[in-house]
Amino acid sequence: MKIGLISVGKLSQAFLRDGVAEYAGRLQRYISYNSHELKESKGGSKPDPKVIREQEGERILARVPDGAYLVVLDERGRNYGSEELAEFLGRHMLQGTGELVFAIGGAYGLSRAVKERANLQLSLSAMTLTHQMARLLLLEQLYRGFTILRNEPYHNR
Ligand SMILES: C[S@@+](CC[C@H](N)C(=O)[O-])C[C@H]1O[C@@H](n2cnc3c(N)ncnc32)[C@H](O)[C@@H]1O
Repeated sequence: MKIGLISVGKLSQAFLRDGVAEYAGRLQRYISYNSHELKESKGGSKPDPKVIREQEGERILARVPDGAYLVVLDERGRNYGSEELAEFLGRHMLQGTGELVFAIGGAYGLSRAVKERANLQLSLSAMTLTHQMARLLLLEQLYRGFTILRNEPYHNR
């Protein structure tokens, strides 16, 4: 199985860039992982959130391979505990999912079309995070998930 991450917007803050690089590196010890950063739409002097979501959504969907299992990150999505996320990852590996793709939206969130394509909407918290923070938290939880599956001490059960 491969894991992909599609995110809208740059990782502009150095402390988050360092954290994302750290956890992406850790994750790659367990699984093939790739990340695509997409340009955010600006929308001019009077940005229309719906138009921006739709433009960004088209770019996200163009990046999702056919047949991939798509998990979109959304504060209103399903809450998983870390062990549940580990089970989810384990299940997909066992059942032979080829590509598990995660998508993180931009400042105005994800379009309806992206949510409709999604196989799962996943929440990291009921609170709204910046897309950059969501990226770091997701990668840490994916890494944690693999350490749980391997019974390694990181999770300290
Ligand atoms: C600044 S947030 C967008 C907030 C937007 N107002 C909305 O309603 O979705 C940018 C992206 O970060 C991700 N995100 C932010 N908070 C999250 C959370 N608590 N759980 C999961 N994803 C989150 C989502 O993918 C979201 O599209």
